[in-house]
Amino acid sequence: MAHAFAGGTSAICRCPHDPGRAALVSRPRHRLCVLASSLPTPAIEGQGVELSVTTRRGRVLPVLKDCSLRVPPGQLWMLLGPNGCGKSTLLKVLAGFLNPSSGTVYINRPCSYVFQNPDHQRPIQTLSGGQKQRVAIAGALAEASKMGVIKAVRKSVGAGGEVSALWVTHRLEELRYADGAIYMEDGQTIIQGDVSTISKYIKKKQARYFGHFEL
Ligand SMILES: Nc1ncnc2c1ncn2[C@@H]1O[C@H](COP(=O)(O)OP(=O)(O)OP(=O)(O)O)[C@@H](O)[C@H]1O
Repeated sequence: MAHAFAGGTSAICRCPHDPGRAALVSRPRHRLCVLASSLPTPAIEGQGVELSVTTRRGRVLPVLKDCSLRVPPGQLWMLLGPNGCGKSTLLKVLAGFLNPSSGTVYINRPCSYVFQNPDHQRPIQTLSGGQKQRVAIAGALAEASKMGVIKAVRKSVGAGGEVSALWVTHRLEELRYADGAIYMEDGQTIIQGDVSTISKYIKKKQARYFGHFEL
């Protein structure tokens, strides 16, 4: 079963890792979204994803310079990195909300995206009274326990291998719920691997950073 919603000029080709899978590949400045796979692995994959935006003054700003990642099915992976390194933008590209300037994206459908700011998530005026009430309760629960939310995601991911998730966070303590993690810096994915490796990598970087200051 494949779902694709691409427009513009994209090329259908074979996944380089797995010739049995079809994918859409972007060409610079052409629209890409997509994916579809008849085979179970991976759930989410990006290769050489780049995205530039043009500012109001006409300056071309590279936001994603070279991002590659691979999330196996039925797993919860976390995406970490300093403020402004491009985590949210990469997620939007993976979810099909933004079109990369180049690179390839593979996602097993269906795919959903939870915005950091819930105001961006739902056209609230279209919900019924009962639905609004449920949203309010969910919001209250989420506020009451941020760790409760990650635990709930962990539970649904572990429930049968059909759900996979990529979770953006700044909180190293959340890594204990993850199957693996990806670290980004300055628009690039720097390292991807098991939680202990990535955690050590980040802590080493932080230690080096704070070592510059005499505290
Ligand atoms: N449409 C846009 N126009 C101009 N700059 C943009 C645009 N979209 C993203 N950026 C810039 O790209 C960079 C990456 O933004 P992004 O929100 O993806 O970072 P992030 O890693 O999610 O940050 P944070 O952890 O602070 O939420 C930022 O410097 C941001 O200002």
